[in-house]
Amino acid sequence: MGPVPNKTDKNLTYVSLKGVGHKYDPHPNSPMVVQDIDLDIHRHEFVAVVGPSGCGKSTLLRMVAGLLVPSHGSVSVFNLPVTEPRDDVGIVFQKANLLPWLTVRKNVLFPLKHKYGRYSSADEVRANELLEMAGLMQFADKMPDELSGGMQQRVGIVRALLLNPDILLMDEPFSALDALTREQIGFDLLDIWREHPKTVLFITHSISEAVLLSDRILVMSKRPGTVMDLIEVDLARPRTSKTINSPRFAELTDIIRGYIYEPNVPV
Ligand SMILES: Nc1ncnc2c1ncn2[C@@H]1O[C@H](COP(=O)(O)OP(=O)(O)OP(=O)(O)O)[C@@H](O)[C@H]1O
Repeated sequence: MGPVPNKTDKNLTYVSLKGVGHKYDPHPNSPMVVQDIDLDIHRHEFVAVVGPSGCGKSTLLRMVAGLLVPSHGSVSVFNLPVTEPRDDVGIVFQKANLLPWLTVRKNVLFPLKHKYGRYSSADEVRANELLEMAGLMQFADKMPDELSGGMQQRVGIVRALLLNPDILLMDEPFSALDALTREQIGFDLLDIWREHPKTVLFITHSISEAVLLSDRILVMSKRPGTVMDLIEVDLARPRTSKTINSPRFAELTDIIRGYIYEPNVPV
């Protein structure tokens, strides 16, 4: 078993947002979507973002990804301003968007082929290792439509991991899945993360998913999304189904629910 990556190195800031704000409409009177966001994410840290629908979670992620330029403040990755998507930052979206005419293995290898025109036998070995770890090896030669939604989403995660990004941005990656599959794939993600430590920014609608997975949780207010709190998740790792039944898990989810559903009541 690899290193346990909850020992984040607070001296190494991989992602930094300073006074970040954004509005899509540049008109001076148009409302801000997100505002005054300050956040440092450290090496191998798993940070989740929760908040009401429309508060700007995806907007935040897109700015870190280099897909959107903030109208205020600065976003940097490895101390460099983000100006465009970077190879060392992987993204997993809500839908895996697999290519239906390629097998699972070829889908996973596709970004390498697309980028470099080819992939090596070492890449194939690594693809197989990751597929094995994600419980997908027996489906490697199947076509995507032969897989369940949960499996397809796992393929999307493996595809992102094959590029070996230092930072993984995940935008509601499990939201299309049923509750049981979602919980299982969350545990699978934690296993993969333990074996291949990454710095993760994870957007979710699910408070319990955020608590189960992350080291810290950024709780956003309703639009314009600001930081309501940054909560330290002091639950031991590895997290298991016992974690979900622990009193502290319930306390943390209650604190966050309080922020989101009764934002004016002090918790
Ligand atoms: N490309 C765009 N152009 C204009 N407005 C946009 C654009 N993308 C998002 N918005 C608006 O910005 C606000 C924040 O959207 P965003 O998707 O970031 O929120 P979210 O918190 O991720 O929402 P949800 O939880 O529902 O997925 C919303 O009001 C949305 O309508």
